[in-house]
Amino acid sequence: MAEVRARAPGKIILSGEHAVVHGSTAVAAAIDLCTHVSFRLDPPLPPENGDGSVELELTDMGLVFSWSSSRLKVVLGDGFADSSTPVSCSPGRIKLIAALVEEQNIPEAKIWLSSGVSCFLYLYTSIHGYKRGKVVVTSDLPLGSGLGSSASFCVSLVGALLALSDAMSVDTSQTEWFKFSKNELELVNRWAFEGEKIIHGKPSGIDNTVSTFGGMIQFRLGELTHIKSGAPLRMLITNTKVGRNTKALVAGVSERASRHPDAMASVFTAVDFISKELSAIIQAPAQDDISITAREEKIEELMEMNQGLLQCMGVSHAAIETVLRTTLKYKLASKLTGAGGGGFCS
Ligand SMILES: Nc1ncnc2c1ncn2[C@@H]1O[C@H](COP(=O)(O)OP(=O)(O)O)[C@@H](O)[C@H]1O
Ligand SMILES: C[C@@](O)(CCOP(=O)(O)O)CC(=O)O
Ligand SMILES: [Mg+2]
Repeated sequence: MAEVRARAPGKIILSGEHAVVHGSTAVAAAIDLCTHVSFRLDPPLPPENGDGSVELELTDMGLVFSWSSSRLKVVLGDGFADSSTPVSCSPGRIKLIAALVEEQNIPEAKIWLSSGVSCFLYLYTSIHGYKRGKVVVTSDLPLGSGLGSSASFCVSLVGALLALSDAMSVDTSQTEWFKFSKNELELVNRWAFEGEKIIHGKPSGIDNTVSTFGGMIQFRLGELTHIKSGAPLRMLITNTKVGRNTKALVAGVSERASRHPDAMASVFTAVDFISKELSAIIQAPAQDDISITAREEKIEELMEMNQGLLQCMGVSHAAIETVLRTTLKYKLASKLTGAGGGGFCS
């Protein structure tokens, strides 16, 4: 028996959500709230005892899911990916996985968890086949609120699964946190992106990338640039507590872009300029109090402009507008963060 624990952070997007799906630059930073995964891989049972099961426990939700290895094998068949080569889940496989998830009778009030459970089954069976084992998940992050719980779920899950796979050699006897090498992180990121695809439909990859590598990043079309703030940057984040679903919001923006291609292309280009300018300002060294104030004013103005364009994309919400009006009374400009439609503002 071998056991590991992994954790990965959520994020805020300072500029460029949605537009980043359409090729614009975006800026994001990891936050101090994580998803935590523990994974125990059990040795094979003697043949007379059957072949065991794959279990997923979502502790915060009080839910446990279990599939016998033989059932998984009957439904999903023998073809496996190689854990060192991430592959996308085919439409056929996603249907079979969805049927396996449906058998678990997720309570109607928590049906939004189905995509996360499907994502789990895909990643687990792609990396470990039908070997028996148990995964336990807890999260500091509110789910479905724009702080990237889906990506941090994928990254921490993949980190734990890969740590006990042939693709990596992690010494499981050590009790200290183990840091993956750059190549290993890249592999984690690529698998996590495949997981995000199951949850989001068409992710840009920014959330899994910032969750994998941490810190602050500038991101465009899969290209990552690490950035460092020239002065401390403090953000207030507010939860509207209005639930929403990233997949539907991302699809809504794409539909608007296909109805108004030229207008929306201009909106995405404007966001690209805003993100690049924001990134440059964030990185510029601040010399004194006056330049710090000027810098903060520019950052606020750019975030306010980005919010206007997010409204144009159709992803704001009455609750978000209320937060913006309220923070403005205290001279704080803000914008939605993540997919919008509710969720958090920063
Ligand atoms: N800890 C978790 N356990 C199971 N599923 C999760 C977990 N965290 C996220 N998910 C999945 O991700 C979905 C939320 O992702 P999303 O709509 O992208 O919002 P966000 O990423 O901003 O939290 C949930 O509905 C669920 O399917
Ligand atoms: C809207 C988007 O830009 C960010 C979504 O973030 P979240 O899932 O709402 O935390 C989508 C993406 O980039 O994949
Ligand atoms: Mg998400």
